[in-house]
Amino acid sequence: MDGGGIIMAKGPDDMSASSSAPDRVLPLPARRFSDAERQALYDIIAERRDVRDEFLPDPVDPAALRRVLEAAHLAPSVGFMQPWNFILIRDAARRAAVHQAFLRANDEAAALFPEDKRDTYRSLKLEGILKAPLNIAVTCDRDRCGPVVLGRTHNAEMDLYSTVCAVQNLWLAARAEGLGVGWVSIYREDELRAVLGIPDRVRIVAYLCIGHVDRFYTAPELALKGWRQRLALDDLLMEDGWQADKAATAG
Ligand SMILES: Cc1cc2c(cc1C)N(C[C@H](O)[C@H](O)[C@H](O)COP(=O)(O)O)c1[nH]c(=O)[nH]c(=O)c1N2
Repeated sequence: MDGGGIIMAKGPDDMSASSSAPDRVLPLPARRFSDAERQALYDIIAERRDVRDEFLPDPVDPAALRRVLEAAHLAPSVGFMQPWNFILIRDAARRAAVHQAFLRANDEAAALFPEDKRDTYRSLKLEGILKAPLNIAVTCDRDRCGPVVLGRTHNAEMDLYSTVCAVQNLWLAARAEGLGVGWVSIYREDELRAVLGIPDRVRIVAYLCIGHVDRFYTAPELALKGWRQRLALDDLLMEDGWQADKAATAG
């Protein structure tokens, strides 16, 4: 990538690009997106789904995977820390070990739901670890920039939130490529860390199953299967401060 639209000017009359340290850095005029381009973005956001069971066995197209990972890597991050790594897991034995960790945690999770919800919980497919041809662990290296990071001093979790931004970019780009992504969070992190050889300072932010699909649900599977419905946006909007009455109705 080049300077990303940055004009590096040596002085008020010199607008030529320069590789030396700039005196001033100016943004370029904002690019306008057409109605169709804008709509495509909103469609991708609306039609992104968490995919668990629709994965086709075909290997993920390497060029599409690269574009998706590039999109993830363009995410914002606190202090431009870019704390993420993307661990691509194709090996069947490694995925089988992750799946075992899922099964153990899923039993623990199921036991915590009240009896009337437990059967429904058990009926839900909550991962595609073995069915998807590729799994990706997205990690956050908390030490990447040393102990003091611009923007993280008073809010220590900002590097984790930054990594989530990368996950969302990945998820949306994958949808644009016709790739399904499912996020699995039912595991004990230490078990996964051991399976993947991840050091203690590095957090596993997301474990993703990814693969080509030829169908997507039109709404969240959890909604279609009666687990929980989407809240009304208007019930979540607050003006100028916390509104306790609104919080009470959101459920
Ligand atoms: C942080 C996090 C963690 C998980 C999820 C999501 C996120 C953001 N989701 C997917 C989740 O159920 C899904 O996003 C919602 O139900 C909404 O559906 P769509 O993503 O819109 O299809 C998810 N799904 C699942 O089947 N097993 C899981 O362990 C998880 N874990």
